[in-house]
Amino acid sequence: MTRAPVDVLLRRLDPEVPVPSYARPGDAGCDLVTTEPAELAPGERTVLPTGVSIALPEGYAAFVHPRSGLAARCGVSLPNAPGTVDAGYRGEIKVIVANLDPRESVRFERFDRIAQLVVQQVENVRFHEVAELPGSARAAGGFGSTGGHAAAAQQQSEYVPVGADRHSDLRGQ
Ligand SMILES: O=c1ccn([C@H]2C[C@H](O)[C@@H](COP(=O)(O)OP(=O)(O)OP(=O)(O)O)O2)c(=O)[nH]1
Ligand SMILES: [Mg+2]
Repeated sequence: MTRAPVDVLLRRLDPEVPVPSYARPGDAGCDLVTTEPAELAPGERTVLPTGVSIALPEGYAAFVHPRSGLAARCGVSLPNAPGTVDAGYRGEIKVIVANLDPRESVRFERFDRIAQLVVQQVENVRFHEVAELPGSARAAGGFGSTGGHAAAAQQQSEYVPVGADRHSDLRGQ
């Protein structure tokens, strides 16, 4: 059963900008374009306008995610990924893009797709300060604690030394 879409008000700040839409049924993200052309040298970053602003319903947030094709082909990344668009934000959605390629510049033309927007329900919490937290199986383990060398290192101290095998967590050792 398909769920009814959530209605979100959108304002176009550029009369020619396309309204973001999902490329395929079931997609999580709809693409955002830049309304300004830009060229990024290797290692450079900039903030690009998308030409749209939205009013999300209360209890929702939108997240600006990278596009995997751009990352794989050109090394384009979003340093703050995923960028958070608060429900109360009425300004233009902007995308912080960085060119992580060490050698090649990357050029964006007007209306190139540079990121994707994922809208999600989010909880608001109330924090209750306590002196001790309830126990758990993981306790304070993190930062590679389930890997071999890192786990051993963590048992001895609270940090992983520089010399520890940095890939042991990838191999699940
Ligand atoms: O990729 C992004 C991230 C944020 N925003 C907008 C919407 C968001 O509601 C607002 C603030 O974002 P955030 O809280 O991440 O930035 P901040 O540095 O904490 O700024 P502020 O002090 O205004 O909250 O900026 C974007 O347009 N694109
Ligand atoms: Mg903030």
